[in-house]
Amino acid sequence: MTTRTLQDHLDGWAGSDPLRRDVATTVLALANAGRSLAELLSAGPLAGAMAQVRGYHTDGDSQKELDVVADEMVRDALRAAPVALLGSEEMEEPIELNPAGTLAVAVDPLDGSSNIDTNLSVGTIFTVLPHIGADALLQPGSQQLAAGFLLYGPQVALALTLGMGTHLFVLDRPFGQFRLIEAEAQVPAETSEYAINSSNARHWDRAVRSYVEDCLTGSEGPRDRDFNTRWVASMVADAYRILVRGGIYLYPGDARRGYGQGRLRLVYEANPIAFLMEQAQGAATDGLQRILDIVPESLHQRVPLVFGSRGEVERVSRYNQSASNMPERSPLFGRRGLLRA
Ligand SMILES: O=P(O)(O)OC[C@H]1O[C@](O)(COP(=O)(O)O)[C@@H](O)[C@@H]1O
Ligand SMILES: [Mg+2]
Ligand SMILES: [Mg+2]
Repeated sequence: MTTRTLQDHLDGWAGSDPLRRDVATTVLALANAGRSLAELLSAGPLAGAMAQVRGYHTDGDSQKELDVVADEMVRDALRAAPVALLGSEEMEEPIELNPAGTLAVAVDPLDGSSNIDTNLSVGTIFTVLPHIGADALLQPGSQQLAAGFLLYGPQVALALTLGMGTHLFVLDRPFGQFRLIEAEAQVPAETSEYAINSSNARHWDRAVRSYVEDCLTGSEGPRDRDFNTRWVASMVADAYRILVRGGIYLYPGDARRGYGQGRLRLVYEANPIAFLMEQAQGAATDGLQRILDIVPESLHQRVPLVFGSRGEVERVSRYNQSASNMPERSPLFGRRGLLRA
């Protein structure tokens, strides 16, 4: 199959508009970094001990060798792009790159770090914002000019939005080019597949517990149909599956120390995913509020995240709004439900 290349797609979208041309150059630079990173990942342990812990972020998250290598690759690729400010999960503070640049970029250079040495999919997430000054990365997600992620799986894929739909590309390795495989990704409004790390069930609040309990009781519960669980522990892989066939992903806040706002970062994880989902007719909230409306207070701020099929995301919001929106629990599962606090 020979279809449109990413370069052609971006050129067609940008035309002679200067800001769009800058966005196109930047997205291409990120795609090139992803191509190199995919090459490195495909060598696995032959490329070195990539899962080795190198250090820790200030909030205690570990930083692995590949996190650092991916961060350097993205930074190097963006040096020639019109990017004035770059923020990264792997850098405490944003750095200035190109003083004449019109754009600000934030990245999660490697999403799914716990999967590095397991030969499962990992990825790179990015957001592109207008450079409006030193606080450019603290604009709400609704201001994003472009966002997306690269997924390093059996296929090297790119999910991209430029604010006019969500497009999926796959790397045509022999040609070194990303090619369009889906011009208008559509997340079905309804789904019977959910993704959450259930090992945290005892720490969840009532709304999340009720939502998952309703899925678990399946055709014998208030949902009247059976649900299926999927959890890759690489958000990009869960997000790609949801873009392809629907589903819901939840990483809520929970009662563990340091997890009150969940695990995901607003600026370079939740915002790009939310933009992609909305542009594919899906939805993304913090359990209640639209992610893209939240004004970030800091680059590494965490946010509870629920995204995917609109009907399910809205159901979670209804449960969070009021307990009266939750269906009656079946006595079969006891007063406190199947998942006990
Ligand atoms: O290990 P947990 O708590 O299930 O968390 C898994 C989640 O954390 C993440 O790995 C966070 O991203 P990083 O790997 O960039 O830190 C998500 O990709 C994934 O969905
Ligand atoms: Mg991540
Ligand atoms: Mg990361």
